[in-house]
Amino acid sequence: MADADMSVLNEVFDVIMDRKNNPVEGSYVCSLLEHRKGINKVLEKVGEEAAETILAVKDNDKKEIIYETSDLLFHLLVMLAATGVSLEDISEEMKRRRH
Ligand SMILES: N=c1c2ncn([C@@H]3O[C@H](COP(=O)(O)OP(=O)(O)OP(=O)(O)O)[C@@H](O)[C@H]3O)c2ncn1[C@@H]1O[C@H](COP(=O)(O)O)[C@@H](O)[C@H]1O
Repeated sequence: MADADMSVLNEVFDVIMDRKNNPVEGSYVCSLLEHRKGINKVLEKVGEEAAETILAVKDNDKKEIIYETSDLLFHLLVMLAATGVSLEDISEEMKRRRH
C-alpha cells in the first residue's frame, strides 16, 4: 500500500498562498503571480512542465520523471492558488470519487 507523506504539498501550497497575500522581493512564486502576462504565464509553465514530464516518461528516465513531475505539481499548485481553488477543494473532489 502506498504510504507517501504528501504533507509537503500542503506546506508548499501554504507558502504559495502567503506569497499571494504578502508579496516578497525575489520570490519566484510572486514573479509568476504578478507577471505582466497575468495568468497566461502560469498556464504556460503548466503546459511546459507537462510536456517535459511526458518526454521524461517517453525516455523512460526515472530521475527526470521525478524532477519534472515535481515541477509540474508545483506549477499546478501556483495555478490553483492564482484561480482561488484550494488544495482542500481537490482533495474533497478526489475523496468524492472514491469507490
Ligand atoms: N517547489 C518550488 C519550485 N519548483 C520549481 N521552482 C522554480 O521553477 C522555476 C522554473 O523551472 P524551469 O524548469 O522552467 O527552469 P528554468 O530554466 O529555471 O526556467 P525557464 O528558463 O524555463 O523560465 C525555477 O526557477 C525553479 O526554481 C520552484 N520554486 C519554488 N518552489 C517552492 O515555492 C516556495 C516559494 O518560493 P519563492 O516564491 O521563490 O520564495 C519555495 O520555498 C519552494 O518550496
